[in-house]
Order: sequence, then C-alpha cells, then structure tokens
Amino acid sequence: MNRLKLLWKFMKGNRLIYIGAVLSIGLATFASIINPLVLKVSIDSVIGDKALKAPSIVMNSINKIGGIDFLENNLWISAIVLVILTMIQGIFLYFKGKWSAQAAESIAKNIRESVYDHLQHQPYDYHVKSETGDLIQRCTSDVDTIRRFLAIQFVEIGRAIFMISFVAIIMFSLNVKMALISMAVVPIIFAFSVIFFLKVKKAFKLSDESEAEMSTVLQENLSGVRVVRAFSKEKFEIDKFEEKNENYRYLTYKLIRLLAGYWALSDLLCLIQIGSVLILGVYWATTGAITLGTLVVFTSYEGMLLWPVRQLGRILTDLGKSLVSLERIGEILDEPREEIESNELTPEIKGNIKFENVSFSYENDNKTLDNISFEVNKGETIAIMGQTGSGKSSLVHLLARLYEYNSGSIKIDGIELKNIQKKWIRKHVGIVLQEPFLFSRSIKDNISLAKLEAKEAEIIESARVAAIHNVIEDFERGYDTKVGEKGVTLSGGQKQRIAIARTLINNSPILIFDDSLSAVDTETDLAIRKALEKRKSGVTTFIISHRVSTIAGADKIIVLENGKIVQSGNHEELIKRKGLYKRVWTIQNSLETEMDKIV
Ligand SMILES: Nc1ncnc2c1ncn2[C@@H]1O[C@H](COP(=O)(O)OP(=O)(O)OP(=O)(O)O)[C@@H](O)[C@H]1O
Repeated sequence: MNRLKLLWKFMKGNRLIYIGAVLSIGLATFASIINPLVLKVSIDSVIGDKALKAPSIVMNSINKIGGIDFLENNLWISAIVLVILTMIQGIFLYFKGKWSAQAAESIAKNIRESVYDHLQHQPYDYHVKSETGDLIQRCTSDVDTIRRFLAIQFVEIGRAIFMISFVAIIMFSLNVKMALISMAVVPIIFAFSVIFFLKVKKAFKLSDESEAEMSTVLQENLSGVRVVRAFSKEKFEIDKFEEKNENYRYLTYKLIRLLAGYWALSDLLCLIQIGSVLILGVYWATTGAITLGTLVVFTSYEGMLLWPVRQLGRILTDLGKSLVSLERIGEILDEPREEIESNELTPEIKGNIKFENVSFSYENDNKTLDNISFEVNKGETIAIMGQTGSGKSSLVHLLARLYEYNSGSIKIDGIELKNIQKKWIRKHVGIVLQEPFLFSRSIKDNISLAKLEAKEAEIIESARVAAIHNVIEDFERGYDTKVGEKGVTLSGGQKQRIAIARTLINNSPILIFDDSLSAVDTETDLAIRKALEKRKSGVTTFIISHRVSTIAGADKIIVLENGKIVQSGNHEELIKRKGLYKRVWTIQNSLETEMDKIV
C-alpha cells in the first residue's frame, strides 16, 4: 500500500492528464457498448416487427424524425449511427493512448529524477557498499517496468471496470438468464487472476533481482576489464557472466511459462464461455425465448466482456511486476538522505585541528581508530604513516565528515567538527582520494569540477602545481582532451596528478593527500611538494604515504598501528627511535643508496 502511495506521489503534476485518459477510455467503452444496442434495435424493431422499448429520450428522438417506419425506409441512418459511434470510440481511444503515454513518460522522468537526486544525497558509505550495477538496474529497467505499466495497463483498469459494469447492467436488463450464463466465468477468471498475480510477483522479483546481478557482473567486468586482461582471466569472467546470464534466462523462462499457462487456461475458460452462450443463445432464439437481436447483443457483449476480464490477468501481472520495481525503487528512497546543508555552523576555517581521544568504528565493535589525539596548527604539514589497514584513510575521512567519529572530539579552530555544516567543511577540506576517478569529460572539465566557475588561468595554475601542465600541453587538444571512462587514455600518475589539480583549484585551507602521491615518481612527487610549498600559505596539509622521502619534511609525523598512534614526532626524532618509521626509513634509504650505486 505504501508503494502505491509512492506511485501516487510520483504522479503529481500528471494526475489530471491521467484522469483524462481514464475518462476517455470510459467514453470509448460507452460508445462501443451502445453499438450492439443500435444493431439490436435495427434487427428487432426496424427490420423486424418487435415493438421498440427504449428510454424516452431515444423514443422521442425517433418520433421526431418520423418514427420506426421512417427508419425502416432509411436504413442508412442506422448505419451512419454505427459509424459515428465507432468514430467516437476511435477518437477517445486516441486520447486515452496519447494522454496515458504522455503521463507515463513524465512520471518515469519524475521517478528517475527523484532516485538520481536521492542517490546524490546518500552518504559516502552507502556508495562504498552499494553495487553499481544493481543501482543502475533500479534506475533504468525498474523505472521502465513502471512506465510500461502506467502507459499501457493502468488505464485498462478503468476500461475493465467501465466495461464490466456497463455490460452487466445492460445484459441483466435484457435477459437475466442469458446474463448469468454470459458472466458465469467472470468470478472464476478473476479469482484465478488474483492467485496468478501473487505467483507472478514472486517470479518477477527473482527474475528482476537476477537481472540486477547480471548487470553488476557486467558493470564490474567493464570497469575492471584491464585487471581481467592483465591476469588473462577472460575465461573465468566469461564463465561467471554465463552463470548469471543462465540464471536470469532460467528465471525469466519460468516467469514466461507461468504467463503462458495463465493465458492458455484463461483462453480456454473464455472459449467455453463464448461456446455456451452461443449454443444456449441459438437454442433459445430458435424456440422464441429470446429475439434474434438479443442474441446478437449477447454474442457481441460476450466478446467485449471477456476481453477486459482476460486483460485483468495481464493488468494484475504487470501490476505485480510494477510493485516489485516500485519496491526496489522505494528501497533506495527509504534510505535516509545525508543532510549536507543543515543549519549547522559555517565558521571561517583557518586550519587549526585538534583530535582528542577520538575513537571510531564501522558498524561493528572493532575499533578502527582508538583513542587518537594529536594537534596540528594552521599551515603545518602532518604526515600519517602506518601499515595497510591501520586506519589512515579512516582518520582523514573523519575530517571531511564522510564518517562521524563515535567518541572523543575533533575541533577545527576550536569548533567541534560535528557542529560544522557538512557542505561547508567539505568545501574547505580538499581531499585527493586514494583511487582517483576521472569522468569521461575533458581534462579542463575534470579539473574545474570542484570549482565550476574556475577561470582558465586558475585551471592552468592548479595543473602547474600538480606537475601536469606540461603533459597536458603536449596533448593535441590540450586541456580539451577527452578523458576516457576512468581516464583510460592517461597513465596512473597522470590521472593522479589531474585529481590533485582538481583538489587544488578550490584553494582549501585544509588539504589531504590520501596516498595520492604514490602513483607518481619520486622526482614528480618532490616537484609537486615544492610547488605546493611555494603556493600554499597557511594551508594545513595531511599527507598519507608509505614513502619516507614524501613525509620526511612534514612538521609532524604520526605512525598508526591497528588504529592507535604508536609513534609521533618529526623525522629527526623518529629516526632516532626504534619502531616502524625507522625500519621503513632504513629499508628505503639503503635501497636508494643501492640504486645510486647502480646509476
Ligand atoms: N567502509 C568501510 N566499512 C567497514 N570497514 C571498513 C570500511 N573502510 C575501511 N574499513 C576497514 O577499516 C580498517 C582501516 O581501513 P583504512 O582504509 O582506514 O586503512 P588504511 O590504513 O588507509 O589502509 P591502506 O594503507 O591500505 O589504504 C580496515 O580494516 C578496513 O577493512
């Protein structure tokens, strides 16, 4: 029920058009129902000699033009009325099709926009954990299932209701016995449709989910195709895809088999119904129990009645599918949005940072960061070193409020971080992530992403500091060079440097390099740091790196182990003490000496 409410919400702005479509189908149905009645009157009372029984408005109209005798001499009038009714039916069916399609397209657009907007407001962790292929499936295929239902089937509910009620009223007013026989199968098909609806809903859910799994494999494979090639794991990947593909085929086949079974059985019931009306109707017509006109009316109505009743199965089937799709879309929309523009504080950020007994864990009890305390002043550089998984990235993620710390306090310029607006803090904390992602746009657009209004000179300046300007200039199209998805046309180091330029353009007072200098060689690393040094005045910088030469010049160095600070100090102090820093420094130092000997 909640999901139907959601659909109603999405229909906002299109409800009137939709009601117009339902009314049109009602009028078209009405015209199609009147048609056999005109035929009956023509057969029984105009050509035949039965006295005409009709509502006074019809009787008056016939009398005005000269009575039944006049109609008998001018049979073409009946033919014209039939043609006009058919035309009315056609016109309203056209409007029904037009309006329902128009509304459905617009509603689908609303859904896509809502879901996309909602996804943009999901927290960082949501996207870390979600499967992209599954999300794409929900935003495309599931939305399309709803669109098709709204464009084709939903208005048919209106037709079915109109048709069954109109036809039932007329049938019972003409002949109760015949009406009962004509409608005998309706409740059976209806009950059958409802059972079927529940089964289809289940089968479609499985098929839709398996399609999502297949999309995830496909999306992951295409994103990681270079890893696949590098390890020549094509066969493994093909087998994995084939398994998902086969599962999807099997589940969809089961769904189609179910649908085929329903159609066959409901067709059989309908044919039995039509057959019994014909046999009994002809028998009663020959014995004089009913008129020939009544038989014509009943056989025409039988076809009209059974069509929407059978259609009810299809409507319910598609409703089942749409409910599954709505549920999957609703699951996204149920996720709480991350409020980044709250009424929290938006103070001037200078860059004095103080961690006091900060602890943090991801959903489980294991502490990823345990009792972290340190202080860094505006303009200082702090380096973080530690084994993989020791919590370095987690620590800097806290600074950008990508995650919230569980206990302790982080103060920026004396203000508790949790009280500073997320959008504001993210604007002032420039972070170069460990895995840079470039969009398939031009290099210029990629760099200016963090500051859309950036002037060309600013873009070039950032690129210069990131030591990538000369490389870009060498490209044929310079800054307009299009970067392939994930920057495939660029080397790892080039991508990394563009990502650095993108972060620098914002002139943030706090900069974080999350192992982002690792993809560039030592010389470029040094060049970037020197350029940064020259440019930055008062920028507080966090550098995460395993390379001692990168972090040796930092004002402070902290060494993490299992989420705890095990060492801190500057380079000179740390190389004098036993510990991870000294060990890494010794190894890297001796390697460099060896290299120097070779060169
Ligand atoms: N989103 C997440 N949900 C749950 N656990 C996570 C998440 N991100 C990281 N972790 C876990 O938290 C711990 C610290 O991870 P983190 O990425 O901070 O380490 P790191 O020191 O930056 O490692 P690396 O040097 O390999 O980048 C790891 O055990 C990791 O598995």
